[in-house]
Amino acid sequence: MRDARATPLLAARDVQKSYGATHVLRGVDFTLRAGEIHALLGGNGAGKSTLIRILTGKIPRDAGEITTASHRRPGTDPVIAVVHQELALLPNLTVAENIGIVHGRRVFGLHSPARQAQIAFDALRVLDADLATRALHLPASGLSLHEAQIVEIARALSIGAEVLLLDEPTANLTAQETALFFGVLRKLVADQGIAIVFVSHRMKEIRQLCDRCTILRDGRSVVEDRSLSDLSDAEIVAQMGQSDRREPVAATRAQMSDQRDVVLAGPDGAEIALAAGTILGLAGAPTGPMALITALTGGARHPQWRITAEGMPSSFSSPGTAVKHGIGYISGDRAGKGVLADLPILDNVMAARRIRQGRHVIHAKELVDCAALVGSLKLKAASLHDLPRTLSGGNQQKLLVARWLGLPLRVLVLEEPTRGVDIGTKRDIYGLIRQMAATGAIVIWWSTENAELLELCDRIFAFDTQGRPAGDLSADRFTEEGIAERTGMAA
Ligand SMILES: Nc1ncnc2c1ncn2[C@@H]1O[C@H](COP(=O)(O)OP(=O)(O)OP(=O)(O)O)[C@@H](O)[C@H]1O
Repeated sequence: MRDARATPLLAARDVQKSYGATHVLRGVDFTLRAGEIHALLGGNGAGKSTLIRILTGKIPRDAGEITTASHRRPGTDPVIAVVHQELALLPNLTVAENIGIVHGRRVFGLHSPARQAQIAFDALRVLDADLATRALHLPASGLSLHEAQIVEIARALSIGAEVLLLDEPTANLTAQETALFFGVLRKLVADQGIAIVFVSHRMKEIRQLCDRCTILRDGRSVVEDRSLSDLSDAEIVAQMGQSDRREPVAATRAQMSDQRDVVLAGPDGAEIALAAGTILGLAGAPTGPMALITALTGGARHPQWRITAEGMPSSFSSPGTAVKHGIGYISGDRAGKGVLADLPILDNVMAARRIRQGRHVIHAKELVDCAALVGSLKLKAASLHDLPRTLSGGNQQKLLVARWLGLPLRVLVLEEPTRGVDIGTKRDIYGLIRQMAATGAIVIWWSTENAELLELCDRIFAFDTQGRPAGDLSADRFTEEGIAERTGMAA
C-alpha cells in the first residue's frame, strides 16, 4: 500500500537539459515512491529517455534538483538500475557469469565459479525458479528475450537495486512473454517494496501494470505523479499532445480477391496466395514469421519459403536484390536491421531510392525530397545532416518508414514496424500502410500485438509454437481467441 508520508526514493524538480541549441528538457518534475509502478509517458521525442539517463547519472543535467533516499540503507542513495530494450548481457558468458560479473570485489572469493553460481541462483530463483535451475550455466546468447530480461533484472536485484527503470521493456516480447513479465514485476513490487518506472507507448499495458503516471510533453512534465485511475485514455493522449483518431476499418478493408499475384510456398506444403493490395498479418512464435520474412527480404542463406510471381526470382540472393525487385522492409529492430548508424539522416531516408535507381551519389534534389518525406511523418530532427543517434527511438523508427514512402512496391514486409512509436504516429503509420496497399502493394505484417493485426489485416496467417505454418484464420475466428487457438499462444 502507498504511504503518503514515506519519503520518496527519488524526486526531481525543474530538471533541464539542452544539446547545443536543442532544449530537450525544459522543466521536469518527477516523484517516485517505494512500492509503486510509475508510468513515464509522452510522445516520441518528449524527453523520457533523456530524463532516465539523467536519473541514472549517465548524462549530467544543466539545471534542477534531484534528491534520492534509500529506504533499505537510510542515509545512502538507493541503487538505481536500468533495463533497456537493447539488452546488456554478454552473449558468450553464462547466465551465472553475467550476474556474477557485477559483483567484482564485493564478493569474497572473486572469480570462484561456485560462489558466482550461488549468487546468480539466489537472485534468479526469486523471479523464475525454473529458469534458475535450467539456465544457470548456459550462455546468455541462448536465452529468449524474455529470459534475458529476467536475467538483467536478477542482476540488478543481486546488487540491491531499489529502483528499476524499464525503458520500453515489452517492445520485443510476445503477448505471452509480456504477461509473464508483468507477473514477475508485480511480485517484485509486492514482496520487496522496490519501485519501478515503466516507459511504454501501449495504453493497454500501462493500464494493466501501472498505478501512477507522469506525462512529459515537449520536455515539460504536464502531468506529475497522478493516479492513473483519475485519467481516461483520451485525457492521457490529449495531455501528450496527440490524437488517437480511428478510421472505420471495414470501409477501408480491401475487397478480397482470388487473384494469385504472389504465391509463397513454405515448409510442410504450406501455400499463401496473395492478390495485389492484400494486407496479410503473420501471427505466432517468432521463428515461423521470421523464416518467411528473411526469405522475402533476401536475408536467408537457405530460404524455407519460395516465391512465385511474374518477373521475380524464386529467392533473393541478397537484400539489395530484393529491393531491386520491389520488396520493401521495415523492421522494429532498428539498430540491427534498419538504421545506418554512421550515415546522416538524409542518406538513411534516401537509401532504398538510391538502390532502386542504382545510384550511389547524392542528388541535389534529394534534400528537398527528403525534407518532404520527413515532414509528412512529423519526424523531429534538428538537421537532415545529423546522425540518426541524435533522434529519439520513435523518430528513428519513423526514419525507416520514410525510406519506403511513395516508392512503387510489390511487397512491403513489416516486422513490428510500430515498435517504440507513439500513439499518434502509430495511427499515421497505419494510414500510410493502408495507402500503400491501396496502390497495389501486398503488405506482409508480423506483429506480436494481436489487436493491431486484427484491426489492419485482410487476412491473418498463423504459425504454431514450433514455428510451423498453421494456416489462415477463418473469417469467423478473426478474433484474439481465434489467433490464440491457431498459434497455441494465450491471448
Ligand atoms: N545526443 C543528442 N544530440 C541532440 N539531440 C538529442 C540527443 N539525444 C536526444 N536528443 C533529442 O532530445 C529529444 C528527446 O529525446 P528522448 O530520446 O529523450 O525522447 P523520448 O521521449 O525518449 O522519445 P521516444 O518515445 O521516441 O523514445 C529528441 O528530440 C532528440 O532528438
